[in-house]
Amino acid sequence: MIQVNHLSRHYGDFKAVDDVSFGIQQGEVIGLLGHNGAGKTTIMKMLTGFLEPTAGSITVDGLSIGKDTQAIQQRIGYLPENCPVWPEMTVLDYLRYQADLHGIPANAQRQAVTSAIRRTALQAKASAMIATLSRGYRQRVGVAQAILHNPAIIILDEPTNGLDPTQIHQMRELIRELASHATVILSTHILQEVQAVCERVLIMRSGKLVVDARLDELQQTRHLLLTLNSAQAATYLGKLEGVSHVETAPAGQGQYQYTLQASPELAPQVAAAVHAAGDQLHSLHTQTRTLETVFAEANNREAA
Ligand SMILES: Nc1ncnc2c1ncn2[C@@H]1O[C@H](COP(=O)(O)OP(=O)(O)OP(=O)(O)O)[C@@H](O)[C@H]1O
Repeated sequence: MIQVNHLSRHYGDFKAVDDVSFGIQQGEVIGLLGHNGAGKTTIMKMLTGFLEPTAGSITVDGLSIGKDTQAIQQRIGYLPENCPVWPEMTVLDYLRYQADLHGIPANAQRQAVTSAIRRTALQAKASAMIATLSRGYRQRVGVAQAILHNPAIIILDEPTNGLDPTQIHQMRELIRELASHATVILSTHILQEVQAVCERVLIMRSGKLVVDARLDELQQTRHLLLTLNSAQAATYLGKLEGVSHVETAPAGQGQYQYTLQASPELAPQVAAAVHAAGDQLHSLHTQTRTLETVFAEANNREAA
């Protein structure tokens, strides 16, 4: 449905997004996760056609951003970061105005606004000035604006930013409801957010996509973690039967940590291989990955 190929965005010499590629299937709920400044908003602005890529391509249902931006924007609902809604308007007036901007025909606007208000549970606030609403309600107005034209893709930039715990809970419920009808991409720097509502996570770090994984697969993936005195052990560890992936990171004091994607039953063979290579094994244990460990590893690896 969405295909992003070698996407980059530079500001002068600075690479805010650096050669990022991924595909998204219809109906998926994707969490774009990363620390502040990782490049999430920049990606979302490019996906929605509000920012031109420096390089690379984005296609949605075979249409290309750049050539077919308007047609793509009709398929996308977008809640920008910081939810820019107009405080001096009532919720109803604002949504009617947005319906106009979305190009919804006059005879369909009433139904579109009513439906968006119902789905975001804004009925009690429909006549209220936006300036008088709590942050949670304002965010919902932003979401209502994004779904007015019944888009197949909904892109939400930090939808729970600044909300209190009750409002966060309500927003997550709303996102789940949206996800039952549409493909949803949301950005966040909060791990729990992704765990609560997403099926798949894309982790960004310094403009690069460093992890692209389904959450259920992440939980099932087993790893062997070992610490050695050699930086070169990946060459022989990667050749062991049953080891599908090896990552190396400095562990301090002349030691290196290796993360092997392998079954825990392989531990004796791994230990034997280290011994045969003449390296010193300082620790060896199994680890089940969680989003938390994957996020920490992704950030540590890049920092290293
Ligand atoms: N117009 C701009 N000019 C120069 N640098 C920019 C511009 N917009 C963004 N950047 C930089 O690009 C990097 C990525 O920014 P972006 O807003 O995409 O990150 P983010 O992951 O969404 O962060 P946050 O969670 O803080 O919103 C940051 O270092 C930011 O300072």
